Amino acid sequence: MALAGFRPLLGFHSAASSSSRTPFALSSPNKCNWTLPFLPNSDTDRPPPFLVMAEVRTAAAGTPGRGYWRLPHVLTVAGSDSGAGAGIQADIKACGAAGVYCSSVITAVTAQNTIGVQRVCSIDENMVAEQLRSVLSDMQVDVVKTGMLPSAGVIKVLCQNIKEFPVRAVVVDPVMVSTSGDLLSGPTMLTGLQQELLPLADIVTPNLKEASALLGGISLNTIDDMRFAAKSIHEYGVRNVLVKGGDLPNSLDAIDIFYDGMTIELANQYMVLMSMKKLHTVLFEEKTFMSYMDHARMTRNTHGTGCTLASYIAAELAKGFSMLQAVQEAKTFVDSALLHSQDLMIGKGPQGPFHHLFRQQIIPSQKPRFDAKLLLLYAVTDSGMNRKWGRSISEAVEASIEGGATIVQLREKEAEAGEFVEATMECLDICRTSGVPLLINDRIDIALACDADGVHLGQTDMPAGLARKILGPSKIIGVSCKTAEQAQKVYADGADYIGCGGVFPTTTKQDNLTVGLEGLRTVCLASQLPVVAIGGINSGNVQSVMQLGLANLKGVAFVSGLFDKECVATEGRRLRSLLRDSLQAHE
Ligand SMILES: Cc1ncc(COP(=O)(O)OP(=O)(O)O)c(N)n1
Ligand SMILES: Cc1ncsc1CCOP(=O)(O)O
Ligand SMILES: [Mg+2]
Repeated sequence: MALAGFRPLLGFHSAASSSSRTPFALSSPNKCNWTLPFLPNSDTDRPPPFLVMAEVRTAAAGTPGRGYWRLPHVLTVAGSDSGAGAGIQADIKACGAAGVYCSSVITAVTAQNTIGVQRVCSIDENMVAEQLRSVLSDMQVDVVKTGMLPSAGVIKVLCQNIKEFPVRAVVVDPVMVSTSGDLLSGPTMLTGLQQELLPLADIVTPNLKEASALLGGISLNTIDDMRFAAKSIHEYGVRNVLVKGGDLPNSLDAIDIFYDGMTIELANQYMVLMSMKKLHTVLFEEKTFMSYMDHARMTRNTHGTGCTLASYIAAELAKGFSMLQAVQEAKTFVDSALLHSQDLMIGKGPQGPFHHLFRQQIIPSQKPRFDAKLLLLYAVTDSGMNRKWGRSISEAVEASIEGGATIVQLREKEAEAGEFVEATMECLDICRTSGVPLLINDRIDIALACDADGVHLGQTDMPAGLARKILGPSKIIGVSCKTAEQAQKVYADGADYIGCGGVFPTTTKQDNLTVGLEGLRTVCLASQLPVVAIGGINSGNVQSVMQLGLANLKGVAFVSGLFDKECVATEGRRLRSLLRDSLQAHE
């Protein structure tokens, strides 16, 4: 069958590939053979997600130098949960947390909350079919993830569309009973699931009740029962089975059994991932069972854990990771989300939701508001001027603080890393004693290594968003901006302030474009961040800058105006006085 719509992603190959390290080879029109030729025994096997996404960049025809790019894409086929703790809402949030695009086909609408499910309204199978065709025929879907499928008819149209529009993987979360115990799907769905959908699936993730239902209602009360269930469900033709033991009787730990039918030879090399990355080797019996011991989170906020585990697995598969890696990452994500949300209070009932986007969350109390007053007298060092006046960088910094500098930046373009670290450590001692923040120009590595108070970045340096991820919420990040667009971008990226210049011509920074007072005004009016002016500013013209009366112009950065002077402290006091007078004139 022609693989209409199959697209090698991230350099992966179709069935023809001979590469032994290809995480999968397409063996039949709608399934991916998830063989694991290389064992995920170290992070080096996992390309970082941003690299994974970057690799999907493809040059747009006729647009040299620019390229369109696409995100790994999961399509969730599930029900809507009005409380947003589970269902397509959870799927979309989980994929967002994984950095993956998520489209949705709604199979049912439920009225539910933290107390339970009050009403279910199934969507007609023809409407489900229309939604499936709309997405699968137009948008490049990598992985389909299924949740609530309320009828055999819905399963039928789903299988038809998966066959017509092949994807890289199918993840089935056999939603029949919600964690609150409410029945979500009719019994007729069971046959369709067992005989039509599971043979197309790459993994199925039943909880104990669902595993029991899939096996005709047998009772499952022990880990051995779970092993038996995993192996039995595997015989329906699904490639991998993850039986979730969150509600295993008399068990303090949530144990999941992952079964992939792997031969014993490879299996012995597998490690078992314990939650929070503790690794243990376990004895393997005649087939491969991997137990994921996971500390039971003493929390009410477990609604949606099943959906989320499955959709996070789908997201990781869409990024190109192996099945085992995807399962491990999903386990870790859910574990971390539950930990983060254990005291979250949403709703009055016993089944609360958890916070899927906890990683993006910078709780206001965590991220200190940047005090813009720090920008008033901004000292930026220059090794050439230090040499000219025969002073060390620490002497220059000490003198600038004595002269009233409110913030200091080490701008050492020629310094080798070793001498830069040494200078930074010396200056940090001085700055910490005086309570003056010390920022590092360009070099995030130096700032991180020395625990400096932040960095100042240029437009060609690391993007502020990435710097924020590396430095965390408490460090100060400033960015050079010459235009309104740049100012708006860095605000979105989470910067704390903007350096705008050169306001006047300067010889300190080579080939610098002068923006003038008007350019400074433009950036200040566009910026939602506080701004510090820089470039050719000194005691002779500082007041002309501050008298622009721009509300978010909070100070001036000086290099030669402060450091190309015989006495830095004296010059600093002069500049500080002029700045204060200017600000008072506008208060
Ligand atoms: C406060 C402040 N503003 C601008 C700069 C310019 O930094 P520099 O690294 O010299 O140039 P860009 O790389 O930012 O263009 C600064 N150092 N401080
Ligand atoms: C770093 C920088 N960014 C824009 S102009 C400039 C140099 C500022 O030096 P000076 O204050 O001596 O003009
Ligand atoms: Mg720079």
